[in-house]
Order: sequence, then C-alpha cells, then structure tokens
Amino acid sequence: MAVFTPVTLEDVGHWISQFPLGKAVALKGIASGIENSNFFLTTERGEYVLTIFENLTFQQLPFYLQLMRHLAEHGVLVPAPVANDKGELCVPLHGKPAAIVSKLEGKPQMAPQPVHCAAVGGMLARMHLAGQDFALKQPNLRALPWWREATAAVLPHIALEQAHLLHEEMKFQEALHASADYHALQRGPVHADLFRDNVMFDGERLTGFFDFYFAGCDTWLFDVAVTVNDWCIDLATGALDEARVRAMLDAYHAVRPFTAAEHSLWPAMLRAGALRFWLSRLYDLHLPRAAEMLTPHDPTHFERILRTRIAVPAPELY
Ligand SMILES: Nc1ncnc2c1ncn2[C@@H]1O[C@H](COP(=O)(O)OP(=O)(O)O)[C@@H](O)[C@H]1O
Ligand SMILES: N[C@@H](CCOP(=O)(O)O)C(=O)O
Repeated sequence: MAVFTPVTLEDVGHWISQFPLGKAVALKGIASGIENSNFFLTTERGEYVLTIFENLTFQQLPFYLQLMRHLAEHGVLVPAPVANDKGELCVPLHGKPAAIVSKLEGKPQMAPQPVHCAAVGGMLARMHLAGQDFALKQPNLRALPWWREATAAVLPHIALEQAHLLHEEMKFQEALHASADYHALQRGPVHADLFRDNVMFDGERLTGFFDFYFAGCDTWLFDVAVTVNDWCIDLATGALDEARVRAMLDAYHAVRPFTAAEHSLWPAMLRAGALRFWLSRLYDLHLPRAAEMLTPHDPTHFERILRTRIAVPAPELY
C-alpha cells in the first residue's frame, strides 16, 4: 500500500554500483509509512533502508539528510545516510530523489513505560546539543506561519465550538510567540515529530530516532512538548501520565538542564505542541492532497489533548 514507486532488485542492481555497498542481494517493500516509498535493502555490506521521496524535492532534501549525517557522526542514534562515489546523499531513482540510510534494529514501542520515556528524553537532549553546530538552517515548516495558513484553511470546515477553541488558542500562541520569554528560549534543529512510531527499541534499549522529514529549526522546548504529548499520555483521554512525564523530563534535564524561561513557558508549549498536530490533522482531513491514499489521523485526539492541557496543570518541567 505505501510503496508508491515500485522498484525491483534488478532496477537497484546497476544503480547501487555508485555506492560503496557491494552488490544488492535483496529488496523488500515496507508496507507502513504514508509519505514515501521505503524498502529494506540487503547488500553485501549489510542492511539498509532505501527511500524514494514522493513529495520532497532535491532542493529540500540536503537539510534533512545532512542533519541525520551530522547527528550520526556526533553519536546520536539516527539512521546514517550513505554517500555515493561523488559524495552525494540523494540521487535520482526512477526520476525521483532517493537515499540509502542505515537500518535501525528493533521496532517501535507503542506501549511505552517510564524506562522507554527516560531513554527517549536522554537521547532527545543529546540530539539537541549535537545539533548546535549544524551549519544548514531551515525553519520548522509547521510552525506559527503555517498554523496561521492552516487555521484560515480549516475554519470553513469545522464546527463553531471548535472554531472558537482554535481562535482563542491562536490568539494565545500569537501573544506567546511575541513575548520576550519566548525569544529567550534556546533553539536549533529539532525533530518536531518524535512520536512513538518514529523511534526504534530493542526491548528497553533505544536503537534510534528516524523519520526526520518534519525536522527544522525551532525551540528545543517545542520538541520536548511534542514528544511528551505523544509518549507520556493515556491515549484514550490525552491525560499526562505523571510517572512517564517525570522519567522523560528528568532524563532530558540530566543531559541538558532546562532554563528558567523554559520552566515558565512549559504549560504554554505543551498547548503549542497539541495545536500543531490538531491543525495538521484537521488540514489532512478536510483538504487532502490529490494523491492521498491513506486514512487521515483522527484530529479529535489532539483537540482533546489541547483542551486537557488548557484545563489541567502540567507536571513542572523540573
Ligand atoms: N532507518 C530505518 N531503519 C529501520 N526501519 C526503518 C527505517 N526507516 C524507516 N523504517 C521503517 O519504514 C517504516 C516507514 O518509515 P517512515 O519514515 O515512517 O515512512 P513515511 O515517511 O513514508 O511515513 C517505519 O515504520 C519503519 O518500520
Ligand atoms: N505524527 C503525525 C503524523 C506524521 O506522520 P509520519 O508517519 O510521517 O510520522 C500525527 O500523528 O499526526
């Protein structure tokens, strides 16, 4: 279902000769995934993932692929892109941009315990620190300017009660983003979509973060909020689970201590993280792209999380 561009072992046989990976031995399409065509690729040198990018262009990809390479070189557990004999990380395959990255062991942990949340929190802090000297700059393309556009686009499609919440929250976030405290927050490259399905675990051992294609430069605290809003909640209600929140935040804080400005903006940033995904899910539901083939994620999940973050005080950052 999610292989949009079919590729055979024969197609890859010649193409792979530009990479230092030996001969291609096996190729298997990956059924999950909604954006790109992904394949497990076995070569004489080992196991890799081949991705054909269905929407991102050759101009857009260097930021993501070079960020992954930079992080991998700095000891952060992420897939390492493989360069071809010209040093390129992204080359055409069937006329579309394609890349080969190392395959992470394990599988996503969809029922995380505090031990998993602690591993994610610690690695997230290491990722933020390692990204500080990454040279390429690209803003988070799903930040406030996009929220404004998405709000205008979805408003005609939603009920009055939801429109009211959306207006009020946008007003709150506009004021937050204009504040001195917000501008004092530390920032750099962030993953911006570090949900349970974008992290691999082998038992309790974290083996890597992947799917960096929403990454961009934003506040580190926003990244923490997005991650907590997915990993540390009761999925049915959206309520934060104190033990998992504490495990994730304490592990992060031990590697990269939170600042006073971050402490004061934490509840507001949890709301920002919920708003961002409420908006993108509303957008995908009401304004699907022409080639969209898969069931959109349920927006009411993040509407519920947003309402809960507004109504219920969050555990302190530290
Ligand atoms: N580097 C990797 N190592 C191991 N598995 C991977 C890797 N990259 C992707 N996958 C597998 O491919 C699936 C789809 O990848 P994902 O990045 O979520 O696709 P999409 O961008 O199309 O949504 C993941 O759920 C995972 O099983
Ligand atoms: N995490 C987002 C959807 C992003 O899709 P992905 O498969 O590329 O991670 C959501 O849950 O809305």
